[in-house]
Amino acid sequence: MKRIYLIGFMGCGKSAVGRRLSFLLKLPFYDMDKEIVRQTGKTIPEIFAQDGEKHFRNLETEFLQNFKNDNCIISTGGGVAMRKINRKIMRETGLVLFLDAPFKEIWRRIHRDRNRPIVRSSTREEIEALYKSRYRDYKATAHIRIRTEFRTLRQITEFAAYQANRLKGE
Ligand SMILES: Nc1ncnc2c1ncn2[C@@H]1O[C@H](COP(=O)(O)OP(=O)(O)O)[C@@H](O)[C@H]1O
Ligand SMILES: O=C(O)C1=C[C@@H](OP(=O)(O)O)[C@@H](O)[C@H](O)C1
Ligand SMILES: [Mg+2]
Repeated sequence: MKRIYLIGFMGCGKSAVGRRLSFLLKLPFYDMDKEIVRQTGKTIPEIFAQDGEKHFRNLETEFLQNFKNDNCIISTGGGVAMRKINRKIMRETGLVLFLDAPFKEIWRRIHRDRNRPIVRSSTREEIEALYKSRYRDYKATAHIRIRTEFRTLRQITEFAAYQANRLKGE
C-alpha cells in the first residue's frame, strides 16, 4: 500500500482522523503542519506573519516533493490541494481521501482557533467564500469523498480504513 492522504477544508478533521487512522492501521502518521513547524522551528502564525503565505505554500510543496516514506498516513493542511503540483504528487503517490464537512460545522470548530492565521484575519463571510471556492478542487483531487456529517470520528476513521483496505494494491 502507498500513502493515504487526508484533504479538505480547515476543521474538517484531517489531523484528528489521521491520528486515529494511524493507530487503527498501525502506520506512521505525519501531519504536514506539524512537520513544517518542526522543520522551521516556527509556528504556523509566525510563518504567515514573518515570511508570508506564499512562503508557507512553498514549504508545503517542498515537503511533498522531498518526502520519501511510503506506507503511512499524511494529514495535509487545508490549502495543500490548491496547487496543481501538490495535487499531482498526492494522486500519484497515494490514496487521497476528502473529508467533506458542512461549512456551518467547520465554522463552529474553527472560529475561535488562534493557530489558523487565515481564520484570525478573515470574517465568517470571507471564510465561507474560501470554502466554496476550494470545494471543487478537493472533490477533483480525491479518489474518495467521505461525508463526515452525522458521523463520529470513530465512524469516519473506520470508513477511511475500510476504503484503504479495499483499494490496497491497486
Ligand atoms: N467528525 C467529527 N466529530 C466531532 N469532532 C470533530 C470531528 N472532526 C473533527 N473534529 C474536531 O474538530 C476540531 C478540528 O479538527 P482538526 O482535525 O484539527 O481539523 P483539520 O486538521 O482538518 O483542520 C478538532 O477539535 C477535532 O477533534
Ligand atoms: O486552509 C489553509 O489554508 C490552512 C490550513 C491549516 O491546516 P488545517 O487544515 O489542518 O487547519 C494550515 O495549513 C494553515 O493555517 C493554512
Ligand atoms: Mg490539521
